[in-house]
Amino acid sequence: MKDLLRLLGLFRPYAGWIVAGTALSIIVMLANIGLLALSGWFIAAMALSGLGNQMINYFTPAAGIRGLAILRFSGRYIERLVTHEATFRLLSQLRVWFYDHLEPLAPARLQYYRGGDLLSRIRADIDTLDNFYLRVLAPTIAAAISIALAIGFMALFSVHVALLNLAGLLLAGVGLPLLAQRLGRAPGAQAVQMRSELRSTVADTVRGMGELRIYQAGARQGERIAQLSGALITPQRRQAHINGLSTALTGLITQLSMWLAIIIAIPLVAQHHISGPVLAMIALFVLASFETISALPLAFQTLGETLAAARRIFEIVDTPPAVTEPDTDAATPAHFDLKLSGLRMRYADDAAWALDGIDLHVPAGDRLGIVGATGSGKSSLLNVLLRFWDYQDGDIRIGDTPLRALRGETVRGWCAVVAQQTHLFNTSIRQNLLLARPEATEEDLLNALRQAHIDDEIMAMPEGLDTFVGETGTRLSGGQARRVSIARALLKDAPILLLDEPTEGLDAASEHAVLEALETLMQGRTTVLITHRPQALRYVDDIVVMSGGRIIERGTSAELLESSAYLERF
Ligand SMILES: Nc1ncnc2c1ncn2[C@@H]1O[C@H](COP(=O)(O)OP(=O)(O)OP(=O)(O)O)[C@@H](O)[C@H]1O
Repeated sequence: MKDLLRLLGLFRPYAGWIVAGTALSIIVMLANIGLLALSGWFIAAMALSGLGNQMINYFTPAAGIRGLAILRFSGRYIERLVTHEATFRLLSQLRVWFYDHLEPLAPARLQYYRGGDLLSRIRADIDTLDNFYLRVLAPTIAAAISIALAIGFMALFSVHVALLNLAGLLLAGVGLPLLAQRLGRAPGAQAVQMRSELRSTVADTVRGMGELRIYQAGARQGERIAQLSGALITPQRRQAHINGLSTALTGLITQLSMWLAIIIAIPLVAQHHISGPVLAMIALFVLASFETISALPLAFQTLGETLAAARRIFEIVDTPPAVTEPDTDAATPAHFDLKLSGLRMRYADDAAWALDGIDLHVPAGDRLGIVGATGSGKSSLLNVLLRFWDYQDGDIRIGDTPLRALRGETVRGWCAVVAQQTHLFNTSIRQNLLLARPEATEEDLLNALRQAHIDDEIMAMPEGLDTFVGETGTRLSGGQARRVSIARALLKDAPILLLDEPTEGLDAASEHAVLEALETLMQGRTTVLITHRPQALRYVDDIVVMSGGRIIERGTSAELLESSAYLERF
C-alpha cells in the first residue's frame, strides 16, 4: 500500500492528463452502453409498432444511435491521443527523475549492482511503471465512475435488475481480478526478476564476446541464456493461464447476468411496469455494462508486476549517496593547493582502513607522484579527492576551503582526470572532446589535439575529428585513446590534475608520446600522478611511497629515483 501511494504521488504532476484521459474513456464506455441499449430498444419498438400497426417517431432514436456511434469512435480516437501523449510525457519524466537520483550514487553505491540490472531498471522497470497509468489507474477510475452511473440509470427501471447488475459487475470486476491478482503476484514478481537476470546476462555476454570466443565458451554462455529464457516461460505461462481463466469467467458472469436480468424483468412487462422494448433495452444494457470492467482483470494482474518494478526503482532512489553534499558551496579558493592531514578512509564500517592517516601538501602548480604496491590506497586517495567517497577522519583542503564544504560537482569541475581506463563514449572523437567543453570551437579542438601530440594521427584518419572511436574507444590504439583523453583534459582546463596510471599498459614508444602530451597538460596545474612507471616519475617534483594506506617514504623525485633498488620495488 505504501508503494502504491508513493507511485500515485509520482503521477500527481500529470493529474490533468490523467483526469482528461479517464473522463474520455468514461464517455466512450457510456456511449457504447447507450448505443447497444438504445439499439435494442429501437429494434424492439420498431418491430412492435409494425405488429400493432402503430405510428412511431423513429427520427429521434435513429439520430440518438448515430450520435452515440459518432461519440464512441471520435471519443475513442481522442482518448487514445490523450492517453498516449500522457504516457510519453510520463515516461520521459520518470526516466529523468530516476536518472537524477541515480547519478549521485555513481560510482560508490552502484558498484554493488550489475550493469545489465541497472539498465533493466532504467528501461524495463520504468516502462512497467508506465503501465500503471494506462492499465491500472485510468481503467480502475473509469470503471468505478461508469459503474456508478450505469447502475443509477438501471435503477430508474428496476432496482432488482440494478442490484443484480451491480453484483455481476462487482464479481467480475473486483472479485475475479482480486483473485487473479493474488494468483498473479508471485509469477509477476518472478517474471520481473527473471527478465532482469536475462537482460544482465545478455548485456554481459555482448560485452565479453571477445573473451567468450577466445575461451570458446560461446556455446556454454548460449546455453545459459537459453536456460534463463526457458525459465522465464514458466511464470509467463502461469500469468497467461490466470489471464485466460479470468477472461472466461468474466464472459460467463456477463451472460448469466443478462439472462437473469431478463428473467427478473419479464414479470415487470406482464405487470405493465415497463414496455416490451424497455425489456430489450435492459437486457442489452446489462450485457454492454460489462465493458466497464473489461480492463480490470488485466489491471489487477499488472498491479503485481508494476509494484515489483516500483520497489526495484524505489530501492535505488532511496539509497543515500556515499557523500553528503552541503546545500551551497563555500567560497572558491584563491589557490588550488591540496592539503591533507590525518586523513583516514575506509569503504565500510567493518573494512580495513584504505587510507590510514595521510598527511600531504601539494602546493598549487606542483606535481606529486604517488607510488605503492597494489592495494596500498592510491586510487582510494583519488576517490576521496573527487568526492566519490567520503572520509571518516582528518581533513582535506583545497586552498583554505575544507573539501566537505564544497559540492562534489564543484570539486569535480576543478579537476581533470586521466586514468588507465578513461572512458571514451561510442561516438566521434569530436563528441568525446566536446564532453569537456561543449562550447569549444574547431580550433580549440585541434589545439588540444596538437598539445596532446595526436593531431597528425587523427587528421590522417579519413573522417578526421568525426571518426567513430567504437565501444569504449576500441577503434583507437591504447596510446591514441589515452592521448584523446589527455586532449579532453586539456580542453577542460581545470586547475587540478589527477592522473591514475596514465601510461599503464603502453609500449615504450606510446608511453613516450603520452608523457610528452602529459608534460604539456601538467604545466601550471596542481598534479597528483599515480604511477608504477619510472619514466613517468621523472615528470614530477616530489614522490610519496604508500603502503597499507600510509605514506612510508617521501622525497624529491631526484632523490628517490636515484635509488635503483627503490625503482625495482614497484
Ligand atoms: N570500491 C571499493 N570498495 C571496497 N573496497 C575497495 C574499493 N576500492 C578499493 N578498495 C579496497 O581499498 C584498498 C585500497 O585499494 P586501492 O584501489 O586504493 O589501492 P591501489 O593502491 O590504487 O591499488 P592498485 O594499484 O591495484 O590500483 C584495497 O584493500 C581495496 O581492496
